[in-house]
Amino acid sequence: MQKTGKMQTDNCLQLPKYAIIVAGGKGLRMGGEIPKQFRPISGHPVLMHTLEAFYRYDPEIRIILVLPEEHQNYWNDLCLQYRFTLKHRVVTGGPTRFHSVKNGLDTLPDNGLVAVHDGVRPLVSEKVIDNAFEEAKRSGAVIPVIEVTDSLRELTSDGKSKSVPRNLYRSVQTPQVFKTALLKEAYNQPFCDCFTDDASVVEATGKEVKLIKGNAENIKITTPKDLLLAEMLLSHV
Ligand SMILES: Nc1ccn([C@@H]2O[C@H](COP(=O)(O)OP(=O)(O)OP(=O)(O)O)[C@@H](O)[C@H]2O)c(=O)n1
Ligand SMILES: C[C@](O)(CO)[C@H](O)COP(=O)(O)O
Repeated sequence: MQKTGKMQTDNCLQLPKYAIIVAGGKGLRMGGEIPKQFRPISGHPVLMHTLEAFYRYDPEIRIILVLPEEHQNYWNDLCLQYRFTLKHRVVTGGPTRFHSVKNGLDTLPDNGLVAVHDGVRPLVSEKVIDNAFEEAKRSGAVIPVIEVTDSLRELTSDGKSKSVPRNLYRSVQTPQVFKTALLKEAYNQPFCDCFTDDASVVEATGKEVKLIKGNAENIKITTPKDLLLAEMLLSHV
């Protein structure tokens, strides 16, 4: 079979591409019996939409899916039920997102590029995934961000608040893409509560992170209203 231009270029550079899809959380803010990553939207569980987005971008990408130990049989049953056959390797999650990413990273070789993506962001665009991998080849550490549309206020120590210039802030998304060796080194640090994403782990080692434009629909399904919004957005793509 003839390969596409992009796949040929990547193969020439011998940079294998991996995606760690983190879905090891409990979904406490969403509530309900089944964690949000397994809940159906637009006819399929959230996670299947997310994995499909990465395969649409590149059918040769290697996917590591991080899941809670207690839901791995449930996921296998869902795959049978929905005849979901996209290739992926399951790894067991940890107590926080940091530990789940680290468990995924521990299974990867040092060469190549790795995207870390929240399983509960099924609406990531192919263009953002592509831009993030391309930029990571150059700069080594890339995150997608979008402008803030609300006004912002900072809570001050005197119990009051003050307006801050929103043009100085960005809202951060995933996939966050890195040279694998760089990310593995960063994840060797001890855990800190201040690590809210992969960029904050990398920055703590003194490395710079490059920003690229994200896509506004790429919401993180966090609360019940996000499920409704994601369902609506998925029916329009
Ligand atoms: N121990 C954890 C915690 C979170 N995640 C994943 O990280 C992503 C972003 O986390 P969040 O939206 O906070 O998910 P939960 O931790 O499940 O939600 P909550 O904080 O409401 O319990 C999710 O795909 C989630 O499954 C993970 O892999 N392992
Ligand atoms: C990684 C992330 O989605 C970037 O916005 C976000 O930091 C995850 O936060 P959460 O508290 O784990 O949902």
